[in-house]
Formats: sequence, C-alpha cells, structure tokens
Amino acid sequence: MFSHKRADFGEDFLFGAATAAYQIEGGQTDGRGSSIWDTFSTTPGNVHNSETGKFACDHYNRWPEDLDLLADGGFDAYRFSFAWPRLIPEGVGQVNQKGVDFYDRLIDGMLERGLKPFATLYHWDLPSALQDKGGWLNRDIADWFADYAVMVHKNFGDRLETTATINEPWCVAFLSHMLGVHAPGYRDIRAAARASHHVLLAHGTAINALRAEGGKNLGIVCNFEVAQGATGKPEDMGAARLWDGIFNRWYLDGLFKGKYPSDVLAHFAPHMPDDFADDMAVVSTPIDWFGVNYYTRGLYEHAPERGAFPLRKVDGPLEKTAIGWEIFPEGLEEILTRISADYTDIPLYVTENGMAEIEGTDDPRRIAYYNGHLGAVLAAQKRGADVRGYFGWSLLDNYEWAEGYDKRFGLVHVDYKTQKRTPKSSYRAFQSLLTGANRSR
Ligand SMILES: OC[C@H]1NNC[C@@H](O)[C@@H]1O
Repeated sequence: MFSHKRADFGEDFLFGAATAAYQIEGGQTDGRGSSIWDTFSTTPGNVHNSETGKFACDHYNRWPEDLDLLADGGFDAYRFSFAWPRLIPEGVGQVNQKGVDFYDRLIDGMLERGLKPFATLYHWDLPSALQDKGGWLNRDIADWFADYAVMVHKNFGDRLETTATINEPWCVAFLSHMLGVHAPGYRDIRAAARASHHVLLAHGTAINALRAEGGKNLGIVCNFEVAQGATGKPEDMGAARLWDGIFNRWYLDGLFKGKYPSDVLAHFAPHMPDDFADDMAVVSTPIDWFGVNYYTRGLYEHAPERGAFPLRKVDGPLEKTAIGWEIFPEGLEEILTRISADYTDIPLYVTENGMAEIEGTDDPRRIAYYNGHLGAVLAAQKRGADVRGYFGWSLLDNYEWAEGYDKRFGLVHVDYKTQKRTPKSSYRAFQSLLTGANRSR
C-alpha cells in the first residue's frame, strides 16, 4: 500500500484516474467519423503489430462498469476526452447526435456516481477530413477547433468540472510532425514548426471563444520531461538545455510569457508561419488552471550528426518501466516547483502520472512508482506549488498508441479477448488510500 494518508494532500485535493477516447472507446460506429489514428494505425509499420483502437476496451458500451470502478476506488474525478470525430464526423459542420447522446449518458453517469468530469477536448484523434485540409499545418485549424470547443461547451459545459483544450501539445506537434512516431507521422522540421505554433494558436483561440460563451475552469494539459546532460561536458549540458527548450519551454514560455524560447526558435525560425509573433497574445490568453503530465527524465548528449537538432537521448542507469522510461519521481517535484516558481501561480493538477508493465494484476512496482510520485507532489506542495489534484494514468489498460496494447498502464487489467476488467493491487492501494478499505462492488 502507499505510505501516505489522503489528508496529507489537503482537504480539497482531488484524486482521479485518466483515460482518452481513442485509447479506450472502440465504438467505431453510430456515425463516428474517421480519425487520423484510424488511418495511421492501419498503415503498416506505424504501430506494434499494426494494432488499432477499433475495439480497444469497448468503453463505448462498457462505460457504466468503468465508472463503477472509479466510484468503487474512491476516486473524486474522472479525466476523459471527447472524440472530435464522434461529435462532428467531418470536423466542421454537421453534428452527430448519437455522439452527443453517448457523452450525455457518460457525463450524467459520472455525476450520478459523484465523479467530477475533467474533460479534454482534444487527445490526438483529429478528424481525417481536417487532415485532408492540412490538419495542424493549416492555420484555419484554430477556428475549426474553436468552433468544436464551443459546440462541446453548448452541449455539456454546464456539467463539466474543468475543460482542457488540448492534451500534450508537444505530442500533437513535435512527436507527430518532427519525429513521425504519432499520427499523422510527418518527419519534417517545417511541418513541426508550423504545427508547434498552430496547436497553441488553436488553444488560445478556443479559450477566447469559450470565454465568450461563459466558459469557466479552462486550461490546457502539457507533458514534461526533466532533461539532464548525459555527462557534465558543456556540449552534453547544452544538448539537455536544447531538449528542455523543445519539450518544456516552448509551451511554458509560449503559454505563460507570450514568446517562444530563442534557442528553439533559432532552429524553427525559417519554417515558422509568417507573422506568428502577432499571434502570441492569443497563444498566451490567460487560463484558470494548468495540467501537468509527467512520467520520466531523459539524459541527452551532443550529436552533431543529427542535423536540425544535434542531440540524442542516451540510456540511463535507473530502474525502468516496461516502456523503457526511467523511474525518477524527483523529476515531478522539480517540474511542479519550477512551473509555480517561474511561470504561473494558477492551480496545478497532475493530470497524468503512471507506469507501464507488460502483464499481471499484482503490480508492486506500480504501487512503488505511484507512492514515490505522490511523495513528489507532497514535496512540491511544501515548496509552494499549488497542486490541487492528481490523476493516475490510467484507469484501464488501453491502447498505448504506437506501442499497441502490450504496454499496460492500467490500475485495472483488461483482458482484450473477453473485455473482463480485473482491479490490480495498485487499484487496491488507491482504494485503501481514498476510502480506507479494500472493497469491490
Ligand atoms: O504514454 C502514456 C500516456 N502519456 N500521455 C498521453 C497518453 O495518451 C499516453 O497513453
């Protein structure tokens, strides 16, 4: 079990678990449109075993059972995402009423169980029809996204506890347009530069549109990695600093200081959209809270042969999860205190933190991982970070994008043949922390 008590985190601190539509819903029916992950995953070579989210955890049909698991676990909140193609199949225009009905039932189901809905508008499943128009490379996506955000607000806004515009803009832009690991799978610095700006322009445009409709408790969720030099050599420390700029400071400086970091811009500048500087007031539109996703640290060395960004990640010595990420809870404390000291004093939520294992329902390593990172939250609070909540990633084993289904992050095991859910010992550890008892419905 954990070595912490619920009261340690503060009276109003919220505990939740997080998921995302494409990773758990399945339900590619009832008018849902195609997404870029439907096409990317069925393109050979992009995903482990060419696995797709076609069925996933069948959450589209099994959501009552999954909400029961959250309630039984004693969680206060559920972080979920809307699937843009399920609500607006072509991305703009016609609304799919069956999609609205699904999320109506899901959100009402949360409220009936006393679960606060923490919604994310975009968790990577862009409608294919918008990709056909250039997707994140097309500046018009800011307006497409804002219109979608307003549609969600009008249908569900009165019942949402918080709304995040975008999950992990670094993944939406750099991982997906520079590294090609995620959909749409570009490997192109010009695409990466433009997507890295348009994703934040879309965020700010949507925030303004939601404010105009009376939207409240609006934020964004970014993922962070502590970047350290593989050695103390100046060139390796410089590589780590540059990666910190690419992964962390592009978003923190853009969102909270209204300017992009000069070291990263030096690489992106020839490829940025014209007059991007005129957009920075919109990019840095004030928000109400900030979501922090954290998993690990990275060690970097100088690699001049690597072209545009002369750096390379190197293997570190610490214990690793099944996905190869070092277990480094101190990094969460560092990130939380850095953001609250250098960027913003608005409330922070740890919106994702967790680890992958390959199999099994008895998961002592995951209990230790969560215990260490919960300790990091407490340490950050003691150093002045206004952390208001913590969401484990993830409620269920689910589709881990290009890794497919092997890498299991769930507090609850999913047998994908039978769709049977089995709480793991880490779920019981949260249940004990949150309710003082181990019980199941
Ligand atoms: O890699 C684990 C998680 N990271 N953040 C975004 C989620 O969609 C991932 O599954």
